[in-house]
Amino acid sequence: MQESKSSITFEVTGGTPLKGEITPQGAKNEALQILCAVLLTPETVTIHNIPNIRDVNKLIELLTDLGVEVKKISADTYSFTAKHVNLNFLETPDFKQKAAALRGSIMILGPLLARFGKAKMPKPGGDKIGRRRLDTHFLGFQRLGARFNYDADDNFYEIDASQLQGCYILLDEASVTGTANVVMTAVLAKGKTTIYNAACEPYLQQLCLMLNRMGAKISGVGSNLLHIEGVESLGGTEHTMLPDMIEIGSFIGMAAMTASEITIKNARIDQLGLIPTIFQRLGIQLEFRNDDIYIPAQEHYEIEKFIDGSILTIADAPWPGFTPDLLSIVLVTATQAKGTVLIHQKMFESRLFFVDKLIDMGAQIILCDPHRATVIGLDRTYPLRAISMTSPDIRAGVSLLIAAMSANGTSIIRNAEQIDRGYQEIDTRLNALGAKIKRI
Ligand SMILES: CC(=O)N[C@H]1[C@@H](OP(=O)(O)OP(=O)(O)OC[C@H]2O[C@@H](n3ccc(=O)[nH]c3=O)[C@H](O)[C@@H]2O)O[C@H](CO)[C@@H](O)[C@@H]1O
Ligand SMILES: C=C(OP(=O)(O)O)C(=O)O
Repeated sequence: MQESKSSITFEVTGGTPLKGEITPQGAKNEALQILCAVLLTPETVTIHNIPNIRDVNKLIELLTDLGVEVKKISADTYSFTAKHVNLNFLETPDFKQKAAALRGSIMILGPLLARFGKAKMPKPGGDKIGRRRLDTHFLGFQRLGARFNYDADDNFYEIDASQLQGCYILLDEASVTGTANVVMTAVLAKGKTTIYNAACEPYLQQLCLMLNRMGAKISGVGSNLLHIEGVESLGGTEHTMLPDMIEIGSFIGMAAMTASEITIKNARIDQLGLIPTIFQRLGIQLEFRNDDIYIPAQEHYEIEKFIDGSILTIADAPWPGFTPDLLSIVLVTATQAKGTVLIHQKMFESRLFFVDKLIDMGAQIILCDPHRATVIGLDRTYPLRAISMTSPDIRAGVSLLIAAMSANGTSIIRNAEQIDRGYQEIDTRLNALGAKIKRI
């Protein structure tokens, strides 16, 4: 398992291009949903391509504490049998501390409610990137017949239901983890549930496909309108995680910024949505070779304009729009492009503040307001300067790592455990391509 030291620092010596092949890890956000779904059945679920990252390891530990029998079959394959689930663990201080340590733990609620009629959770953790409300989750549970109680003093959410009844639910917003929670509850509710305004990221498509293999009856997978016919019980299955699309996007941006020649292996290009297109709009050349993405070493890349000649805007939106988790990476990549781009982070209000570090490094960025930043690319007229900085969140962390790898000199990135939350052994894997990252 990835080391869990409380304060990890990366010392990054920049200026050397990378060369070679890299295989993306299994998808973090898919893994968090899929792992919670094992609680829906007493039978064994075997999962392949599980990323060895902090958030996933923490969730596996939480499942073990809940009484799930966890067997490690190989480096990235585990089996999970939730035959004897110990709900008393939910009452312990240990649960409160562990469940609050990551965002993904919120998705144990739906399966526990569906199978055992009750569940509770402290306010979950995850990135501090602005308000992260949970209304969609609880409004959905309530529509299905659950009672909801929030203890504001203790920051504890509780739900219970004697009977879950399928119904029509128009979700408050297309929340990723919210949709996963409501789907995992509705599969075992009585009768039919229709969920409109459902999120439909590949993470959710994978979850629904796995639930169907377990015996659930979900149709409309991949759209924002899901029809679910409740079943009595679910059985075991096998599942393989998709490659992590956010890691793939991060590698594309990294290759461009460091003028590196990289091949990203087995990228499941068919599942990447707009991700390749957005990087191409920054002027980055991509070649699709079967299922690999080849990125040639590019000294210059030029940001496109809109057809009417106006400045390109890149904004996030629920799937199939562009994922908010790659906007920080697009932003840092644009700092060495030729041209100008407006980055508009619509979903989160505190995710762009890390640009002050890029500005310290010499990047030309105007933070217009908490949601928008204009980047005026340097076109490599001069490299970024190495500095000492602290990573505020997982994606800003990787963006700072990319900036440091392109900079002249040696940078320090403190709080690099943020990066370890979502990127498997990133130092070892990038050093194998020629990067100079020391974990200290
Ligand atoms: C563990 C996990 O899977 N985390 C992902 C999940 O978080 P998570 O499921 O927590 O995020 P949500 O989809 O609930 O919402 C994220 C933010 O976007 C806002 N919002 C959401 C939907 C919408 O239509 N309009 C809107 O403005 C919400 O109010 C919230 O502030 O989805 C986010 C949005 O893709 C990603 O950044 C996170 O990496
Ligand atoms: C915001 C993210 O993660 P989380 O929801 O787990 O905090 C992310 O993966 O970019």
